[in-house]
Amino acid sequence: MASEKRVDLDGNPIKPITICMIGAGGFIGSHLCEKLMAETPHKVLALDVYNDKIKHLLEPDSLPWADRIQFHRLNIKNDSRLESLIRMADLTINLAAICTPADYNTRPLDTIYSNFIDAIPVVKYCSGNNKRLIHFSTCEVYGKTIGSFLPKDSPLRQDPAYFVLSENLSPCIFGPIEKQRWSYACAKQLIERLIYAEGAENGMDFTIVRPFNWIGPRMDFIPGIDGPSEGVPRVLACFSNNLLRHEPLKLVDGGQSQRTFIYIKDAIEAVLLMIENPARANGQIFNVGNPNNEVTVKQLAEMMTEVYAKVSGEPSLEKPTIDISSEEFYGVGYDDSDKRIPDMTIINKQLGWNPKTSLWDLLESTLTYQHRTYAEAIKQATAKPAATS
Ligand SMILES: NC(=O)c1ccc[n+]([C@@H]2O[C@H](COP(=O)([O-])OP(=O)(O)OC[C@H]3O[C@@H](n4cnc5c(N)ncnc54)[C@H](O)[C@@H]3O)[C@@H](O)[C@H]2O)c1
Ligand SMILES: O=C(O)[C@H]1O[C@H](OP(=O)(O)OP(=O)(O)OC[C@H]2O[C@@H](n3ccc(=O)[nH]c3=O)[C@H](O)[C@@H]2O)[C@H](O)[C@@H](O)[C@@H]1O
Repeated sequence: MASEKRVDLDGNPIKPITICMIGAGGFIGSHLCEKLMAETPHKVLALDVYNDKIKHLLEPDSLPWADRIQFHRLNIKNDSRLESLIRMADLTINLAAICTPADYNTRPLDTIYSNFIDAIPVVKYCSGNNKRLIHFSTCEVYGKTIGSFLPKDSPLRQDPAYFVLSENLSPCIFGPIEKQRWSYACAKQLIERLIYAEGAENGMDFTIVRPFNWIGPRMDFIPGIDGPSEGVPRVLACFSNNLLRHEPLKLVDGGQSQRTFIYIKDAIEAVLLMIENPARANGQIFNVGNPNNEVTVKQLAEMMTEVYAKVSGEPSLEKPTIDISSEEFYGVGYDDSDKRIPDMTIINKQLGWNPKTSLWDLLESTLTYQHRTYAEAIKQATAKPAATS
């Protein structure tokens, strides 16, 4: 555990604080709780409707950090304990959201309420009680790149000015309202603007995080195993599910969209720097991603197939991928971000942070985890009952 000698980036000793973490039971929250328990002296009030992904941190009582983490099962939509928990803490981190694209066009109301309306009290309680807020937004607020509107053969498409996404320069470009995919991005943009305005008009201390496709163990669920059979998680879990079940990976509209993927453990290092260096992080919006790990979704599928064959020892399918239209996969109203490269200038300057892990390495450790965690359960779930004579 952390010694008393931990110092911030300016050489000042770091004082232990209490953090109210909303959405602590999710993918990012579970990794952040793990890091805070293992490497710092901070206390966490962990709020969520679920705690399966942090159970290993809550039980048994003999864990070395048992007195530093407390789980509160609550829904922030309708629980009067929220304000007092925010008041008890020095810092609030809000991770709660509906954040799976399959929901944006099929459950747009829930998406907008979750990402905007439900976050408003959190912002108000922080502002009203002079508490610092780290709010999780998304790289989706950038929407599409300027370059995507240029003619296909335009040489400007190669110019980073037309595609690199920069916190203080890039516009937010969404599709039309009937493309309900953008309900999430638009709600996140509006809550960012509200937080920014609380900072500007009322002096609230805030940091906004824009994650760029953070991936790793415990992300989402495997349909039919620890989530609904018909559920559609984010791409890492979709492709993991296909690989575990020996099915071809489905490439939406041919898998031509591009993403930069970052290992969750690298990204968590950046969040810890924000937590422990408020003077450098307050008032900032930070891209957190890995610009070196860019692939098309098709390339991601090919790499995952190769890595999975290596870690599972099982040969890959002769035809490992299959194309599917976005309408068939996600339904009406889906649309997509074409390309996402984060500008890293601000986070680099303020926090001196850089991602470390290559795409191959992060997929190797993540798919090893997926195989160990799920392969047996999938085998049992898909085993046919023995034929009766
Ligand atoms: N994972 C990524 O790469 C990524 C990328 C961009 C943005 N984000 C943002 O980061 C945040 C966390 O993402 P994640 O990947 O950990 O998602 P997640 O779905 O795993 O975690 C969100 C958690 O919030 C909880 N929650 C939702 N609504 C709640 C409510 N009303 N009351 C209490 N708890 C509630 C959920 O139960 C869940 O455990 C989200 O705001 C998301 O939009 C994540
Ligand atoms: O992770 C992020 O930074 C943000 O982006 C994600 O959005 P997106 O990257 O589009 O979602 P994924 O499900 O990870 O899909 C990535 C790409 O893979 C494609 N895909 C997905 C699943 C699949 O089985 N096949 C497939 O081709 C999608 O169409 C999309 O082009 C989600 O909106 C959020 O979790 C988050 O805000």
